[in-house]
Amino acid sequence: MDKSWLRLYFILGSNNVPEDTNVLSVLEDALKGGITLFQFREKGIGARQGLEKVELAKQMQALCQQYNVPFLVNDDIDLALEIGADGVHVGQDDKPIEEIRAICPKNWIIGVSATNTDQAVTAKENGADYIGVGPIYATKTKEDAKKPIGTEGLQAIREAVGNLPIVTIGGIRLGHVFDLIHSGADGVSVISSISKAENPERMARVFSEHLQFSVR
Ligand SMILES: Cc1ncc(COP(=O)(O)OP(=O)(O)O)c(N)n1
Ligand SMILES: Cc1ncsc1CCOP(=O)(O)O
Ligand SMILES: [Mg+2]
Repeated sequence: MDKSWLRLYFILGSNNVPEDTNVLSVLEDALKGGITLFQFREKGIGARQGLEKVELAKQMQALCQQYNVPFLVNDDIDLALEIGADGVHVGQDDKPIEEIRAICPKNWIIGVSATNTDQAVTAKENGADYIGVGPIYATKTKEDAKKPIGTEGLQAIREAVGNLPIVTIGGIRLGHVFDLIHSGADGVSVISSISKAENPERMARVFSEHLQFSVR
């Protein structure tokens, strides 16, 4: 995969936006602001299910296609196959990568979560296109998030996996970007920093600018 897609990776579901805010307009704002990859993550309290989930996924996919941004699905391989997504992101408790490769299109992007060096090395050996490393910092967005690993944890994982593409996740704010890139990240993935920003488009644009000035 093209590593530069990981630079500003936005993740969103319908329960990640403030009340009375349209989730599709938040995604469109983020696309206008310059996000480079998108993950549809519809889970947790109040998440849409069944046909409503499929419908939302299709609407988000159409927006991403309009802006030429690859569209990945979190966890739900069947949904990703059904709508022709560009790939999936799976965690340690989700479907194993070998089983996904056996049934998915050849060019699918498959990302795997890693919280420690063992998980990261195993994901690399199993053919992950990238790893999502974190949580780096504390987050309120994911209830069952593991303990934050900090930039030290990230550095150890970078050393263990060589040049495997790494995107960081968990509690990431603008002020963290420089440290993360200099600790080995190829990019940052964020939910609330953009989805709950007063102006998601401007926030995405400023993240993008910070990333440009943080080249390793
Ligand atoms: C880019 C990225 N990295 C990590 C995760 C977390 O995946 P997982 O551990 O499976 O947890 P859920 O997101 O499924 O709750 C991610 N989604 N994206
Ligand atoms: C999905 C996920 N996986 C590890 S932390 C996290 C939540 C990230 O959300 P935020 O960017 O709002 O901290
Ligand atoms: Mg998962």
